[in-house]
Formats: sequence, structure tokens, C-alpha cells
Amino acid sequence: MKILKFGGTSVGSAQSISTLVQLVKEQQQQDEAVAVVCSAMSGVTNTLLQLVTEASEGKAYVTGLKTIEDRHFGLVRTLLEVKHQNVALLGLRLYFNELEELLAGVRALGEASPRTSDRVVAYGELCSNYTIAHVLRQHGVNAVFADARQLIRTDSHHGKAAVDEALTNQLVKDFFSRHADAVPVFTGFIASDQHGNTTTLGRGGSDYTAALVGAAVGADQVQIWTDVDGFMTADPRLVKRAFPLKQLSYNEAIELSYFGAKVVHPPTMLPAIARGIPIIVKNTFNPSFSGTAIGPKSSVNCSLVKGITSIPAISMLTVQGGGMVGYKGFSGRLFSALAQAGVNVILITQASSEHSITLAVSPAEAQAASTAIEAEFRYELLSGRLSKPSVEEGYSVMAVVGENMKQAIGLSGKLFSALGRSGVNISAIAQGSSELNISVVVSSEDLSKALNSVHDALFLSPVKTLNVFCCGTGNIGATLLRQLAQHQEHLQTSRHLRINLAGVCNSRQMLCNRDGISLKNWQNELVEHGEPASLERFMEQAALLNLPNAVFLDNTGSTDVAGVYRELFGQSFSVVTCNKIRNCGTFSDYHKDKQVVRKYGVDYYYETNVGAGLPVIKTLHDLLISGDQVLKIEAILSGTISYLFNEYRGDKTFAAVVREAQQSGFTEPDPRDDLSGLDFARKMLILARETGLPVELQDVQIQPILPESCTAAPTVEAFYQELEKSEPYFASLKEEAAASGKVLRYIGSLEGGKVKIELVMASPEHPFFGLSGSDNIISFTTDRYRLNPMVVKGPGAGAEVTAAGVLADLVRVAAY
Ligand SMILES: NC(=O)c1ccc[n+]([C@@H]2O[C@H](COP(=O)([O-])OP(=O)(O)OC[C@H]3O[C@@H](n4cnc5c(N)ncnc54)[C@H](O)[C@@H]3O)[C@@H](O)[C@H]2O)c1
Ligand SMILES: N[C@@H](CCO)C(=O)O
Ligand code: NA
Repeated sequence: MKILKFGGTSVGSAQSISTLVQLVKEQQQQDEAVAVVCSAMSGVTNTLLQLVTEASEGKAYVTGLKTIEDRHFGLVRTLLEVKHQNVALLGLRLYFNELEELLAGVRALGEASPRTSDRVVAYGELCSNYTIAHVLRQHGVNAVFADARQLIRTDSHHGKAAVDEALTNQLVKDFFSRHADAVPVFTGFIASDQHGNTTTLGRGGSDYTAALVGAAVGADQVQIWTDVDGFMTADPRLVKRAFPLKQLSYNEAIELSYFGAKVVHPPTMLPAIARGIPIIVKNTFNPSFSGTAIGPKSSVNCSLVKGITSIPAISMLTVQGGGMVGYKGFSGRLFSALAQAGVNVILITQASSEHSITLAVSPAEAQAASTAIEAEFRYELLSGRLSKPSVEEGYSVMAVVGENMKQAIGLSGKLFSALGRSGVNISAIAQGSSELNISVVVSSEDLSKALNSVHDALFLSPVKTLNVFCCGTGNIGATLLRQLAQHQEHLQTSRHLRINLAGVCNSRQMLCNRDGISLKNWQNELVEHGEPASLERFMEQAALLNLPNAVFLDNTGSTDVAGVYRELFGQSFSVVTCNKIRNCGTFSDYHKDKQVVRKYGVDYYYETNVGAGLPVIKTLHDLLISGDQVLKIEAILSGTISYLFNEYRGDKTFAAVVREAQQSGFTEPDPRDDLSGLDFARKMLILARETGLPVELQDVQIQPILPESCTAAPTVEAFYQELEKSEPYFASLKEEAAASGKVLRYIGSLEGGKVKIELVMASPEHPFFGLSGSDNIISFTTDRYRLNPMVVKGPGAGAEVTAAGVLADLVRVAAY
């Protein structure tokens, strides 16, 4: 026997009732005995309650009543063939007549008792189940309408009556034996007391009816048909990537519901739970979906954590003082005082120092709680053994629920590091010794961030999201966004990584959007919805979104942008940058940044600062962490100058080749930075610092390759003109090298604490002789690589390779 319970939306329209009929018939085809329990059609109970109030205030109720009547009549006309309609309409008409008389009585009396309210709302269930029984019969199902007022016996506590389960059991069993081959259609929610007065079962009442019926007949299963796919891992309004759970234990379902998952109301399921009857939550609007199965045990095949839920608003009450230490009976008095004041305690924490107890209570009860404590402990307060209880507002509880968590070593470690990394401050922690639930109190502002970061960290299968704020959309930035758009599917499937572009900014415009800016269409979105750029406002908006796993991408060459990293770290942003400026400030800033990064547990990656996409910094780090000693670094690190010396062969002027390099995207935003040697010097400086040398930019000795006049040019255009004028100088340099079979190479070196960059005429035996295009080459001579240095070589400039290097750094942030 299966009990199928349908909620309000599942019986709220012709279409959903047709699904119901289909489902019942499918069960019958499988020779499965079924009973059906239905709620009132969606919205009807509320309307009826409203009509009672209006009638008691002397207002008109006829129109409202007519609306409900029309809705039921309409469904009869849609769902029943003409020949069956009259009987059904007649029955409904009788119900509506009774209802009208009742409301008239309420209006005449000018008041409505809870008893009358119960009588009125009962018509919601009576009408819906009566209609559904008719529809089932027309479809060949031997349905029998069961008015639960004859079967479920309660006390006379109207609004939320207590069920006499023994008597109810007997009445329901008798009903089933009288209707052995039928499909009973039970009105949910309603019952009656021993005097025959209609009563109702309170919140989740129809679930309760289903559980009572199921328990009475020893059903194999109780199915709860509703309008969602089952219990979700988290509230989908707060956590976008929440997904439906396949399986839960009764305890887990109770725990999740306590924290607000409103799929079923487990206290009402107790009769079924007590008999170990499985409860299946299914979606009427997606019937083929498996839904959530709730049973005695938590399945070991599912993830350890079942759900992450929350209570959005709580107040924290702290009681502390020396008087508490070792004072037996203190907490006994505390909690009975709170109980007497009717305060519900949501969460309790006490450190073993016994110096303070923190309680979470509903904000509406905080004042009463505080007053009750002050009254109970007035002498302790007077004598100073206890301080006045403090009440703090603006907090939320996040709870992680799962019965198998107790076997999982490291789970709470993951939980807390996810919170720490997203910059969520934890104000209190409580874990029951059952370990079914770990609760943390966080500031309400951080709740959404906390839920999302923990959801990402604890559910293995779903995708992790990085919330990316991209500053700079020029050569590198635009290429990167294009690459991300191209590879987003690959990142999702192979790395379980989703990039949510939450902000874009360049020197003209900016836009932030929590739900993400299209990686393909960001240009148009920026134009249509963007606002004039301001770095300060971009940062403000990014911080306000308060997103977990937030990464700031710097694809500019701007000093201003480089200047905000430290503030970003402090707000728990990781930073990925191809901009070298920040790492080339003072050594003390460089050093401090690393400390700040460590302090906030964020990432700071800048592989593309040296050699663009080539693995230079990573290689150096690997050498150093494995205990190697760097003796010497020799390198060509200007892609632009490399390109110039490789491509300047006499067919074009030197200036023309520089323009080519700029058009190819090799140069800095200002090409003078490349040709002056500044860009190269910055890279040598960063390399030297990464080896641990406390050097400054002015310590790097640069042998210039440009004549004085070019260096002095005030604008980029003037610079190109000076380059043209200096053509004879560059031609003679080239010819001098060529005359002895050599090539021009601009080579940096780091040795014995000295950093320099020199123009070298390299002979064919020189290891840097055979470069082409924009190639960089870096040779590390170390303790281990003494005779034969380790060499990294390849294109060291250009948008594609650089953007790819930035992308790889971004993926490293996610790999945490
Ligand atoms: N070209 C390469 O091969 C290469 C290699 C490695 C690193 N880099 C670095 O990449 C960075 C960008 O180079 P690019 O060629 O893309 O430059 P670009 O001039 O094409 O683009 C710079 C972008 O930054 C934006 N921008 C500048 N100042 C800004 C500010 N204050 N606020 C917001 N946005 C601002 C601009 O609007 C533009 O979108 C530079 O730091 C460069 O050193 C380049
Ligand atoms: N402008 C740089 C790009 C890499 O940082 C170069 O030419 O090497
Ligand atoms: Na690199």
C-alpha cells in the first residue's frame, strides 16, 4: 500500500489534477494498492480564513466566496465529461450552500471563534477531495471520497488539535476494511473532536493526515507530492547551485526542516517515522524526477553533508562573569528562567573555561530573555559576580547537516577554512555531540557568502565558482575574456570550475553584477548597463556584493590599480595580475604584501610578470622550495627587444619594426617602457626579489640601447620620430655584429647580488644566439643545475600567451 499525498499546487489546476490521475493509474497498473490524501487547492485555505475575518467584521464575503466556487465548478467542467458533471456540481453546490450559511452566521454574530474558523476552512479540503474523487472515478479508478472528520479523532484544541492516535488508527483501519478494493481519497488537514466538531491539524496538517493513514494501514511508502524536486542541499534562493538530495535520514530531514527547509514538516511525519515507513518527496510538475527518499538511515552512498541551512536573523545573548566558574546549577537556573519566560533557545555555546555562555535566540525574544536573566540573577549582578547580559543583533546561524559527518575527519577543517578564505568572521560555533549538525553564527551581511562558499567547499560533485572582477580590457584583458568564454565549458567539465564575471572595469566604464556578466557579450553589457569608470566605486561595489571566492584581475599597466591590492587582500579578494607595477614598488612594500596575503589566506599570483605565459616564477619557486640555491640567472626578458633584434634585418627601418612589435601586442601600453629597458629591469627586479634579494629598482644597472635623443622624447609619436632619425645608429649596431657573424642580444643577469642588463654581441656559440620572434629565454644556474643550467625558453610577449598565463593563474586560485 502506498499513500500519495498531494499539496495545494498539486491539486490547484486542471493540469496538475490530470497528473495526479495519471500517477494513481500508474500505481494501479503495477498492482499497487493506493490511498490518496489531498490538501485544499492552492490559495483556498487563505481565502477562506480571510472571508471568516471579513464576515466577522461585517464586510461583504459573497464575491470572495463566488471566486472559490467558480474555481471548483470550472475544474469540474474542464475535467469531467458532461454526463458526470451534474452529480459533482450538485455535491459541490451543497458544500457552498453550507459555507454561505456559516459565513452569514459569522456576520450576524459579528465574531468568529476558532471553532467556526475550523468549520469554514474545512470546506477547502472537502471541495478539492470531493472533486478529485469524481475525476478519478471517471477515469475508471474505484475512488471513494473519505471525509477525514469521520476518521481522524482529536481533542478540541481548535487550530492545532492533538490527535488521539489509537482511536484514529482503529477508525482508519475500519474504513479500509469496509472499502477493501477502493482507492480512498482522504481530506487532508481536517478532523473532528469527540463531539463531532470539525478540528484542524495545524501547519503541515495534510502531511500529518498522510502519515496517520500510512501508519494505520502499515503502508510501504508515503509519497509527498509537491512543487519542488525534493529537499535541496541549500535554499536555492540563496545558493544558486543548490541541488536536490537523493536520500536523507529522518533525523537529517528533521534537522534541515528545523532550519527552514519547508518541503515537509517532519513533526507531522512522526507516525510514519515511528513505524519506519519510507517517505518519498516528489515533484508533481516533474514526476519522472527521482525526488528525495527519507528513511531510517542516512545512505552511505551519498555525500556526508546533506544540507546547509540557515536562520537569517538571530540575536546573540552573552552571559559572563567570574561568578559562573565552577558554579554548579548556574546553567540550570539560566535555562529554566528562559523557559519560564517562554524564550526558545536556538543555540548554546560555552567554553570549558566556563567564563561565559552565549545563546542565540530569536530577535523578537531577545528582550524578554535578557529581562528574565537579569531577574533570575539580580543578586549575582548586584555583587558583580555576573555582568549584565549583552545582546547583539544582526547575526545569522548557518548550519551544516549530515548524519555521517561524525566519521569524516577534516570536514570541519574544510568548513572553517572555506569561511576564513572568504573573509567570513565566525562569532560562535556549536556542534551537537550527535555531530548531526555543526552550527556557526556569522554576521547577517556575510550569510549568503558563507552559505555559498561552504556549499562549494563541501559538496564534491558540483562546480566551484570563482567570482571574478576584471580590471583592464585592453590587449590582454579582452583576450583573456575571449579565452575564458571559449574554455568555460572545458573548465566546467574538466576542472569543475565556473567563472562568474561579477565585474568589469576599464578606464572608461565599469559594471558589476552579482549574477554575472556574459563572457561573450561583456562589451555590449558594459555599453548598455555600465557607468563611468571609477576605480574607487568599482572596489566599493565589488566589496558590497560580498561574494565568496572573489578574485580581482589586474590587466592594466596602471599604478593606481596596482595601489589597491593590499586593500583587496584585506577584503578577502585574491589577486591575479599581469601588471608588474606593484611588485616593483619599494622592497618593503613587496615584502609587506606577502605578509598581508598570508594573513588573509588569499592568493596572489603574477606569473605573467616575467616571461609572460612562460613558467618562470613557478620554476624559480620550485627550485627554491626544493632547497636549491640560485647561483646565477641569465635571461632575455624583453619580448619586444628580442623581436626587434630578430626581425631588424635591413629591409625595414628600426622604427618600423618597433611599430610592428607594438601592433603585434608585444610592447607595453607605452613602447618607450620596453625600449628604455625599464620593462626588462622590472622583470629582473622581480626575479631577484623572488630569490630573496632585498633590491630596489634603481639597483638594476641598465646599459641603454637607445641614443639619448630617443630616451628624451616627450610623447610616443615624438619617440617614433626620433627612432627614425636614429636609423643610422641602429644600422651600424646591426652591421657591426653581423660583420663578425654575431647577433645583438639584450641580456639580463643576476649574480653575486648584482642585477644588470647589457647589450651583447653574441657569437653562434652563445646559448642565447638562436632565438626567434619575441622569444624569451631564462637560464638558471643553481647548486643542482651547476654545469648544465635549467633553461626555460619560448615566446615571452603577446596577448594570447600572456592571457593564457593569467588564465592558468586564475585556475590555480580555484585549485585551493
Ligand atoms: N603585452 C604583453 O605581451 C604583456 C605580457 C605580460 C604582461 N603584460 C602586462 O599587461 C598589462 C596590460 O597590457 P595591455 O597591452 O593589455 O594594455 P592595454 O593598454 O591594451 O590595456 C590596458 C587596459 O587597462 C585599462 N586601464 C588602464 N588604467 C586603468 C585604471 N586606472 N582603471 C581601470 N582600467 C584601467 C585600460 O582602459 C585598458 O582596458 C600591462 O601591465 C603589461 O605590462 C603585457
Ligand atoms: N612588453 C613586454 C611584454 C611582457 O611583459 C615585453 O615586450 O616583453
Ligand atoms: Na611567466
